[in-house]
Amino acid sequence: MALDTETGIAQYDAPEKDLYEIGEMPPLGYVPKKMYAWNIRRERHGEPDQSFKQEVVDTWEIDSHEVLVLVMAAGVNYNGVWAGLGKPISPFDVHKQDYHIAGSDASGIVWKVGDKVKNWKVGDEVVIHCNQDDGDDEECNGGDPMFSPTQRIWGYETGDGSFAQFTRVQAQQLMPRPKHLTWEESACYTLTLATAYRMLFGHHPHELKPGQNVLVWGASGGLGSYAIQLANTAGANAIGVISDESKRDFVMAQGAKGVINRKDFKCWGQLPTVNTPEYNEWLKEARKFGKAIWDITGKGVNVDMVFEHPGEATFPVSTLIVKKGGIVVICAGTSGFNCTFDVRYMWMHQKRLQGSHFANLKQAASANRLMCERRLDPCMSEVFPWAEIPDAHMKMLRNEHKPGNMSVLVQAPTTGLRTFEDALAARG
Ligand SMILES: C/C=C/C(=O)SCCNC(=O)CCNC(=O)[C@H](O)C(C)(C)COP(=O)(O)OP(=O)(O)OC[C@H]1O[C@@H](n2cnc3c(N)ncnc32)[C@H](O)[C@@H]1OP(=O)(O)O
Ligand SMILES: NC(=O)C1=CN([C@@H]2O[C@H](COP(=O)(O)OP(=O)(O)OC[C@H]3O[C@@H](n4cnc5c(N)ncnc54)[C@H](OP(=O)(O)O)[C@@H]3O)[C@@H](O)[C@H]2O)C=CC1
Repeated sequence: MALDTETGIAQYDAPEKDLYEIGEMPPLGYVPKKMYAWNIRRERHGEPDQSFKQEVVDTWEIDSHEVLVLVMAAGVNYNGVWAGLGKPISPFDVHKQDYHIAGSDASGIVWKVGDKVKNWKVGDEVVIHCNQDDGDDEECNGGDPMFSPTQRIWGYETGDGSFAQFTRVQAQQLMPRPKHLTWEESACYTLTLATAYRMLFGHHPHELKPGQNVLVWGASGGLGSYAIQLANTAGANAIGVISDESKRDFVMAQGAKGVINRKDFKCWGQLPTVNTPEYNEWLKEARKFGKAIWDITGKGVNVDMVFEHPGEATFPVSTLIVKKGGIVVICAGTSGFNCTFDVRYMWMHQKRLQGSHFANLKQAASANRLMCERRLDPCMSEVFPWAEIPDAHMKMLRNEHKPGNMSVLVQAPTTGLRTFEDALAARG
């Protein structure tokens, strides 16, 4: 075998078959005709325990710039919940495939490469970022690929995600896997970490700077747990928000300067009409929340940035309490999309509102390097077996999941394994 095709993986015995059981390993680089997948179908749209069903489907063919990856573990994200619900949009209206395989995070092994793929070879251990584009427009060539008309999220706006034995990705989606982490730890972080990275550092001139203060909603959640850690890498102060005291220690342990429990306040939901008694009541309560921030930052010190994703429930407060000239960066509307705010504070205090969506490769790769250099904790909360993929999503939908990011095992036969050889040995 030529040196440049050397996989570094010792030969092992495995039969060539058309379908393998979950955790059963085909010969390296051998692609079975069929694979197991958790499929969403249009007629099943609803909560994850209804919309996700295990089926056997054809294994993907790949194009010249694509890569087939054997999925060792997959990450659980909110977009799996949205895809299952079919809300606010159905993924079938985007990709037109008959079934949708969700899953926008994975760790795995390169199993087959298209003939134009130069940077990856069979046997490479990788993590996958979820941004795809066609690569040939002006935003992809001198602009920002996140503004490309062809920009799409793998496993949400494409139907070939990671809740299957094999997934099909563009070669540019692959990044080196942190070797110190297990398969499941490596699978849990890329989507939320890269999104948080762009939100905090991707919107010039409002990159979070040393000494600045940022308010982080959902600080124990997927996005929030990395936002707190990333703020620390920049020398900034993060103030985390939680809804349950059981999460306080976790958020402080990620490096927050302070933590506020949103259940202690009553200013959530859409803004009441300005200058009504209800508005005055809301303002009093919102200022009480603002003072709770001052208790952490110092009297009169408002935050430079708000890290927003709950949306409708928190947006009026976010836009009120951010400082003059500060920025609210928002990437979601988990609690609702009808965000309201008192525009007087926006213009008089010259605040900015910035939408943010996932990350380009440079941002995802920078975030991944921090993980590879052990400067971030993956904060994996729980690992589920393959059979419990719908249950993990149900927990997320109900906001009953533990702090951090969840993972599921796919081809990794058990937890705690750090290499392909470990996985082969664990087959027994
Ligand atoms: C990494 C992880 C990320 C996440 O988890 S994010 C959370 C999960 N994701 C979501 O929730 C996705 C949310 N996405 C959406 O809800 C929708 O995705 C949008 C609301 C963002 C956009 O939807 P719509 O309006 O249907 O798409 P249009 O492409 O903007 O427009 C469709 C039609 O409107 C026409 N149009 C667009 N701009 C104009 C204009 N300025 N004047 C007149 N017409 C316009 C187009 O041409 C087209 O029409 P024609 O369908 O007939 O071709
Ligand atoms: N555009 C993009 O690129 C991306 C968008 N997203 C979106 O961001 C959202 C959050 O994702 P993720 O962090 O992974 O999810 P998680 O569920 O892990 O964390 C979200 C946190 O938000 C808090 N929260 C929930 N409801 C409310 C509410 N009504 N008011 C205030 N806080 C609330 C909860 O914390 P607590 O109850 O303790 O306050 C929860 O832990 C999802 O909608 C997801 O689709 C995610 C990644 C990328």
